[in-house]
Amino acid sequence: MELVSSTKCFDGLQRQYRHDSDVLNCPMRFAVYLPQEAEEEKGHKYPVLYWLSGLTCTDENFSQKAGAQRVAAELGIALVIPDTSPRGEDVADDPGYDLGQGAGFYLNATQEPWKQHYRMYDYVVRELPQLVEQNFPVSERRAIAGHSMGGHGALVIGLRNPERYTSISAFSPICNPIACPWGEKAFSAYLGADKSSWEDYDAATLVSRASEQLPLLVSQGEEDQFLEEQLKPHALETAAEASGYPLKLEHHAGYDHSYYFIASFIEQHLCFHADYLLKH
Ligand SMILES: N[C@@H](CCC(=O)N[C@@H](CSC=O)C(=O)NCC(=O)O)C(=O)O
Repeated sequence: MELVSSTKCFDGLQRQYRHDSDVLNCPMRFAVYLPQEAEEEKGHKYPVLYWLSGLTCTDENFSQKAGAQRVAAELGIALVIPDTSPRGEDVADDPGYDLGQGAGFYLNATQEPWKQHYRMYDYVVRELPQLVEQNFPVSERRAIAGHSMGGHGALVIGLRNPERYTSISAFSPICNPIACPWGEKAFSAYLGADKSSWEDYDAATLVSRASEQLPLLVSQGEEDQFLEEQLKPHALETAAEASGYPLKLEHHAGYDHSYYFIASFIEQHLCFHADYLLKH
């Protein structure tokens, strides 16, 4: 693992690292924010919020725009922010912003030419936490959150792995990717034509199947330009109501799909996760 950058922020450290991912079969960059006490109190271990970003993002969008570090420092929570796909000249890509590099959809691809590298589900669930927990002063208490494509990733990964996370939250998530243009394009390419395999990555489907119910918060802006065509929060709400899953879905008047919305409510999301992450 190689340190790429290190910047003091609210008395803690915002850092970027590069490492060779065995799962993704390419070098990857990720960001970590560690509160100040990591330097001062030897032996202290922080719980971690994993943040999954959306289409076209790297680790830098959330790190630079969300304003999460102040609250993370106050609460004593570390942040880990992976990239949104494998990358590199040898990694398959597509000219569209919604497929290929920058658009990994947090799944394990089964189709050519994607399956050699596009395994973001395994990377986020297993490889990255193992690396982080071996190399940083963090505990195995994890929460997961994300935005848009990353909100889809957070919902899917949290719902499928309730034993690994304390809580799940999402801003403007793609709730029903098997029934929206972004999801249909990506899942056809990465998973193939057999739509039965798509359901394992569909939050609305997974909510109805969940055997264990983690605390789940979703925030959605009412002026989001992708709301009806791509995000479909009502599909998640309907599935949660039908199966008795305790979803807290909040609609916010006037907010769009941007990081201005995330910056406005990230404190609420961090405090929501802190309630569970810091419980022992
Ligand atoms: N056509 C747009 C789409 C890109 C976009 O809006 N990306 C969002 C996430 S959308 C769902 O996953 C984003 O987070 N962008 C980064 C940012 O810093 O705002 C385009 O290519 O511009």
